[in-house]
Amino acid sequence: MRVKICGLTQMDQAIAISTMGASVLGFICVKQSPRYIAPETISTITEALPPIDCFGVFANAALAKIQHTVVTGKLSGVQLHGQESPTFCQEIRTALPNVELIKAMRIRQLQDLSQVQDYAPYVDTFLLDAYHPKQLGGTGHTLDWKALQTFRPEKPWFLAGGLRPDNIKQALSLLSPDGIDLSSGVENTPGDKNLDKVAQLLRNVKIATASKSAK
Ligand SMILES: O=C(O)c1ccccc1N[C@@H]1O[C@H](COP(=O)(O)O)[C@@H](O)[C@H]1O
Repeated sequence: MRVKICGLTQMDQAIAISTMGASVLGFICVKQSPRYIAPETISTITEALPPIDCFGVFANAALAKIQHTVVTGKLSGVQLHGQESPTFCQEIRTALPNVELIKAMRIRQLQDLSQVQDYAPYVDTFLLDAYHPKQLGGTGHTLDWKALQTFRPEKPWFLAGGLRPDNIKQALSLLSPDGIDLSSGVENTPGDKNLDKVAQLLRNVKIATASKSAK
C-alpha cells in the first residue's frame, strides 16, 4: 500500500514525512491553490530528501510547463488533476518516458468511472478524487466508498478525497486501492502539515492492512 502525502510546502515537514513511512510526496504546481509551490522551491526540498517518489500535481497545464517543473524540481512523477485528455496523457508519456504518470479522475457520478478505459493505455496509475464544483482538489470531500467496491481498473489506483486518520480504517475496510493520497486531512492549514496526524494516519493504515491480510 503506497501512502502519498500531498501539498507539501516546507522542507522540514517533507523530510520528517519521508522518514516516517510515507512512500510518495506530492507538490502542488497549480497556481490557484493555497498549497502552490514554485519549481525552484520544490528542487531545494527534493535535493534534501532521502530516496522517495516525488510527484508534481498539475491541472490543465501546458506540456512545456510540466516538463520544466519535472526537470527543475527533480520529480519522479506527474499527477494530472484537471480535464487533460487521453491524447495529452500520451504526449506526456512520450515527452517524459521515465516519469510515472498518474491521471486523477474527479468523480461526480459513478458513470464517470467508465472514462478510465480511455486513459489506461497512456498512464501508469489512476487516482480517484471527489468532485467539487469550485475547487480542483484538496477539498476534504469524500467519495462514496461503498459505490466504488466494483471498481477494478486495469492499472493500479490511489484512493483520495477527504481521507483522514479517523476515517482511513473504514475506507480500507471497504476498498483495496494500491495507494491512498491525503492532503487536507493531515494538515493544520493549507500547506502546513500536521506531523502528529501523519503519524496517526500511518499507524491506522498499518492496522487496517494487517487486519485485512489476517482475513
Ligand atoms: O491540494 C490542492 O490544493 C490541489 C489543488 C489542485 C489540484 C489537486 C490538489 N490536491 C489533490 O487533492 C486530492 C485530495 O485532497 P484532500 O485529501 O481531499 O484534501 C489529492 O489527490 C491531492 O493531490
